[in-house]
Amino acid sequence: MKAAIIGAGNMGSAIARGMAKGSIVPATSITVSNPSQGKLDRLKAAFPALQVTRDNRAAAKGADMVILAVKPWLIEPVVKELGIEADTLVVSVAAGISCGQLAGYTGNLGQPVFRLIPNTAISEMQSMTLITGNNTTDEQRKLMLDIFCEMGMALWLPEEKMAAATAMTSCGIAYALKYIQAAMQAGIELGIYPKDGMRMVAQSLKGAAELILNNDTHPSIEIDKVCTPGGITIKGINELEHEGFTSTVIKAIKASK
Ligand SMILES: NC(=O)C1=CN([C@@H]2O[C@H](COP(=O)(O)OP(=O)(O)OC[C@H]3O[C@@H](n4cnc5c(N)ncnc54)[C@H](O)[C@@H]3O)[C@@H](O)[C@H]2O)C=CC1
Ligand SMILES: O=C(O)[C@@H]1CCC=N1
Repeated sequence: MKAAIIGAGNMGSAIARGMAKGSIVPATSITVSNPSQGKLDRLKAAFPALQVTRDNRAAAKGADMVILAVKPWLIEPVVKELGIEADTLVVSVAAGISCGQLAGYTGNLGQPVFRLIPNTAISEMQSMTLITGNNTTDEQRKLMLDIFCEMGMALWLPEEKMAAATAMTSCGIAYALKYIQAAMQAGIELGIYPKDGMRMVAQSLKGAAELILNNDTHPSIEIDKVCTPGGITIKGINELEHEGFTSTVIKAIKASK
């Protein structure tokens, strides 16, 4: 299995890093392409077995899977430039570009196309990756799920759910990071050094996620366990509600859709 990643920005580099750490596509069989050399050099320094090039067509030549990780408005010109063969798996991570648009850009009737939305934690093998596709076989879908499950969790979704789920997961990781940043600011005011606070809050968030994922429990049950009646946590929880925390998160996710 040979893979090409076109675009070595935030997402393309994160996928390259995650994939190179994985076992399904060997790092020597992954070629990353980008117009400028600096990002490629940084990738190559971290993962010497990766192949890098500034030539998109050279990257895609002979690849079984071409992952398009350029800005949404560059997907069409890049696909057209590549002249992708009819049996190559075309995988776009561009938010808002539909499977129908992708298939149209390739010009090949019946081209297998996947639309994929990871989040930046894919570099750490901890992505929540959403996958949908058109003209794909069971075998191809299994391959995609195997590759991306190795880099975290991957879920097949009907295409009409992609935008909402993207807001919750791929944009959502930024909201979680924003919480870490905000809690750090509070900690600084209370005398906790930023670096210490960052690790404390990040581990607390990781713990919250593990509680949910490992036990299939519900946040309200876990919150209830923390809130001692008359204790200190409920004071903070109620303050969050007075200030519109729940409503703000709902509005943010709807705004990102
Ligand atoms: N950043 C994120 O968290 C996520 C991004 N995405 C999608 O990933 C795509 C890329 O986004 P980012 O990585 O954030 O952007 P970015 O700007 O960091 O990366 C894009 C890369 O493409 C390169 N590029 C520009 N023209 C090119 C061309 N003609 N051929 C090859 N490479 C070219 C740029 O030099 C840059 O390195 C977008 O379509 C976005 O919707 C999807 C999920 C999450
Ligand atoms: O903000 C964006 O448009 C990209 C797509 C999903 C996450 N980041």
